[in-house]
Amino acid sequence: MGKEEIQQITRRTTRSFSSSSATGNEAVKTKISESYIPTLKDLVFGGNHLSYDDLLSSFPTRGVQISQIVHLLGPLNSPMLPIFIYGGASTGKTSIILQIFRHLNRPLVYASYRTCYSPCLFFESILNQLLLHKKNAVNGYSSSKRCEKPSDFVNLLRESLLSVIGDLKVNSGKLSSNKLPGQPNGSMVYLILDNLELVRNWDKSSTILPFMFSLYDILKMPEVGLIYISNTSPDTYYSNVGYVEPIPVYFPEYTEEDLRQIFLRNQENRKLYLSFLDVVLKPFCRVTRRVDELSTAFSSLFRKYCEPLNDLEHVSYEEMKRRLFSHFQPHIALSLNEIFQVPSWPPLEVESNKEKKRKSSIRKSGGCEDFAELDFHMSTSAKYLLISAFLASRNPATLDASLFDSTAGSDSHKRKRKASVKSLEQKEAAEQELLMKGPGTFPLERLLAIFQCISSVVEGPLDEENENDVLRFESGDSGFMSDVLMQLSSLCNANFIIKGGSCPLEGSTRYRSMITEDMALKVARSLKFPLPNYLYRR
Ligand SMILES: Nc1ncnc2c1ncn2[C@@H]1O[C@H](COP(=O)(O)OP(=O)(O)OP(=O)(O)O)[C@@H](O)[C@H]1O
Repeated sequence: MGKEEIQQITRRTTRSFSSSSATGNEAVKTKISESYIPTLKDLVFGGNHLSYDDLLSSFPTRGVQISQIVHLLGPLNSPMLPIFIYGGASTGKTSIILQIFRHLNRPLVYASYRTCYSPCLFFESILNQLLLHKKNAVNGYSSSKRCEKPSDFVNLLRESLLSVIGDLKVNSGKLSSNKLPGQPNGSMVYLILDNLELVRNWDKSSTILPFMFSLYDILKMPEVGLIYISNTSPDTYYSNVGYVEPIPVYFPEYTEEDLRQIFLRNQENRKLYLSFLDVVLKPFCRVTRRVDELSTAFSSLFRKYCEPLNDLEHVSYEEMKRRLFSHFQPHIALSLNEIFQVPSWPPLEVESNKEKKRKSSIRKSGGCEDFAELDFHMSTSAKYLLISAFLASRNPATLDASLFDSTAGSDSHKRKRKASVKSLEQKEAAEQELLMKGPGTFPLERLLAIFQCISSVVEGPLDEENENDVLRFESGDSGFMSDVLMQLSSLCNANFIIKGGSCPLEGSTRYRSMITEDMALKVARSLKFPLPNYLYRR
């Protein structure tokens, strides 16, 4: 199920609306949608009934999470504790919860902070759905209720929930005597609140999240089920403020094997698609494991992969694979560049209590636990760029020549000369000054020079991708340079590097690295790059 489909539910696109669209007559369409009166049926997902087996097979590798959630929701009409579903972007959280509701055919209200980006929009979206109110030209596209403050929202929410639950109870009574198709099951109503991690972007007063999490205690309505969805772990939200902590359900990031299963489902020619995945999955997984991004890239790449098929009818399977690959290979790098992305979400790992304690002590000591647990899915060159920026901010520019000479940092201990007391003092003073100033700024040229030097002194065998990058950089390949600039811009967007003002003398833009040493070391470790050898220390 795509995002559009999910959004359709939130918009409650009605059957009358969709049937009218077949006529192509806008006037008729508008009229019908305006005269449409929503009913309790609009509170369920709709569509054909989805069996449990079909639910499982629609989401390969998510059986554990599906059964956990179904178990937590409990049998029909049973009260539940709030649930907190979390995991990285595009790990299936939204689609799966909505399809579970399609399977159960229970009433739900879905609101996402991605589309409702202010408290007002969010509150009103929930109330509109509960009050079966549809915005249209007749009502001037206005909401059922105007609501900005949490206190107003609670009162209106309670009122509308009571009314809906009352109707659902009457409906359930009728249902048991006379089975009506499409009617919701049971008299519980579930509020699904998605993309909580986005609230912090606009809620500067930090009151909305605690308020959302205390809804269970405030409402005290056993007929209401609360389901929170977030990209970030529960650790990033609760701070012992006294509300019932929701039960966590973790959606781990997909492994390469998981993604193979996900992309293989629904494939007519599994053998052919498998040979395609054998070529693309590994390089793409290094850049992203987001199903949405991969599926966009794979759908066009697979068409390319299949192009020569007509001419290969009479060749052996192995020969066919070989020829398809050589035809297709040039397209992989292009497509990889298109989906380059830097994750900007904090840790998403199931943690033991010990781990939690460790993290809270890091937090107390002012450390940056987000970075400690960040998982990196960046291209190799982006990682080098990140390290280069870190070095440029950390080290004095005057030391670049000595640190990045032909022998590089790998044998820096050999280069140590006996320093005079005076030069030691000078170094100490320079370091003190550096610490006081925080990370320094640097021009683009310096970043690129460091990048070029460090990406050519990798320990151990270079992988093919990286080797090509370095060769292309050294030969001044302009396409590659634009890739590097694009990656720099992505790192800036993710706030790993920030653009400072331009230097009045040079007139060029200066940059500053914003990552901690821990994070830089982690990135370096993933590249087997000996970062400590390049750090300027006393
Ligand atoms: N296990 C899976 N099997 C099939 N499709 C999947 C699976 N996991 C994710 N998808 C697909 O990936 C796309 C993104 O999923 P979805 O929007 O549910 O992710 P999400 O975790 O809610 O992401 P976000 O945190 O960005 O909101 C959807 O089209 C979904 O159907």
